[in-house]
Amino acid sequence: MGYVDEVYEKVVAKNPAQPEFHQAVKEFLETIRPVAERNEELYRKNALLERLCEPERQIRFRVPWVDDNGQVQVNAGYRVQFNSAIGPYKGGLRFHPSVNIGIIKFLGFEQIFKNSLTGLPIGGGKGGSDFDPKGKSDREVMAFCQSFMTELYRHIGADTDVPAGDIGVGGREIGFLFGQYKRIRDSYEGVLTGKGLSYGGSLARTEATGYGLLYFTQELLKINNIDISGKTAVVSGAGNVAIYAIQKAQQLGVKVLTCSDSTGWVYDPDGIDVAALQEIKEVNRARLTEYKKYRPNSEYHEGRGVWAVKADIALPCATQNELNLEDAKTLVANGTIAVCEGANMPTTLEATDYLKQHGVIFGPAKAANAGGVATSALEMSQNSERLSWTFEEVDAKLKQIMINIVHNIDSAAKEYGKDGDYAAGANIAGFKKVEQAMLAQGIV
Ligand SMILES: NC(=O)C1=CN([C@@H]2O[C@H](COP(=O)(O)OP(=O)(O)OC[C@H]3O[C@@H](n4cnc5c(N)ncnc54)[C@H](O)[C@@H]3O)[C@@H](O)[C@H]2O)C=CC1
Ligand SMILES: O=C(O)CCC(=O)C(=O)O
Repeated sequence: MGYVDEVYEKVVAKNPAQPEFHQAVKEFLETIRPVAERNEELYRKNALLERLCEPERQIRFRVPWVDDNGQVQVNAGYRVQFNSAIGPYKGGLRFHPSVNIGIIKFLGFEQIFKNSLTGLPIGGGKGGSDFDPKGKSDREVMAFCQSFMTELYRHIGADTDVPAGDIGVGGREIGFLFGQYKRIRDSYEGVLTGKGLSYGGSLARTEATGYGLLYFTQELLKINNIDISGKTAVVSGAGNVAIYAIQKAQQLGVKVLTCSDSTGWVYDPDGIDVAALQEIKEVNRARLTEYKKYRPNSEYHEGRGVWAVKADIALPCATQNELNLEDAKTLVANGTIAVCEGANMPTTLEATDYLKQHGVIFGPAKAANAGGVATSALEMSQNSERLSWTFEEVDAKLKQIMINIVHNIDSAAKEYGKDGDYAAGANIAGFKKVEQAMLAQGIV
């Protein structure tokens, strides 16, 4: 058994019942195997991979709050500070009933390499709660956020750990969290990103993950001699990432046929109407069943099904493991040329292997959705220098970062004899910088 396999076995044994974390570690270790083999003696002596797979700190805390009926509710809060070798911990907060420590660890682990790929000085972390903002009043969401921050504040700071949004955490939640941090700490600092524009947020952060995904996809297709313009796409999700991915896709001449939420999905033969989607999801916080009112020609279906719609490009933008082997077979049978991940780990390991084996260009989440966190780092820079850049300035920097990522992961894959394997390229390129920083900083 090689070093990589030994490390994976230890991770599984030490972290039982955390399948998503195991999956993320396995995917990473498998693809960096050639690097680990080349440096085995050094890595073994320094327990480099073992240290990398063990979070620097894991925090779990109680979040009590009072609902609108006067009933006390209790949720679990988490922050996993995974790796600070190249910068302060950075990564979102997820509020969703499915959240548990294994999910936060998978997200925090992937964040290390994603953040490294941006080329900016940010380490990896992630947090969240099993709280479900859906169906809660604004007052209930505020009560929860204030209680969450009343514990979290002692662990974070502008130079220590800078959380942001993720599933279930958008502008409203970030506002409540920021207000409570400022009140407790009596400090006005860039402790969170994704803030509103009136209190230190960056222009283009809202759009950044979706726009970045499309800049990435455009460049990835370009290096494969394919023009994105004129293509069709299927998108899953109807949240922050999906909405702005669809908007940018349309600006680039791509017709997007679908979107979905946790109960159903929409097929719009004329292309998804972004303004309608924004009103339904961002303004009214309603279900996609509403979409037909805006677009009578569209279809709404219960359950899942976007991957069965024939299109050139597939962009999973909802959640982990939403694209499985059966879906991958359908995509291949439909002649899909590229799958680029807007969500984190949306494609199962089996589906990823199948897509790669069948020649589908695969853009892994760590690289493809790094535009969100990259723009968060740009928000941190603006907060530090107490300036705000224009939308055009931020958007241009975002675009350049995504283009650089494509070329870096392509070169890293080639260097290790894995030409065209962008998942390997992303893991290797992201890992190399973190590895160097960890070795330079001694045994910590
Ligand atoms: N917001 C950001 O800047 C970034 C988000 N991501 C990832 O993108 C994905 C989507 O996040 P956001 O758009 O920010 O969240 P969001 O809360 O704005 O939207 C999530 C969307 O996914 C759908 N969804 C959630 N769970 C689902 C399930 N079990 N089945 C089907 N649909 C489901 C929701 O209905 C919603 O439409 C997540 O994987 C997140 O980790 C990745 C990078 C940055
Ligand atoms: O903007 C950030 O700090 C976090 C974004 C995020 O959670 C992610 O990249 O998955």
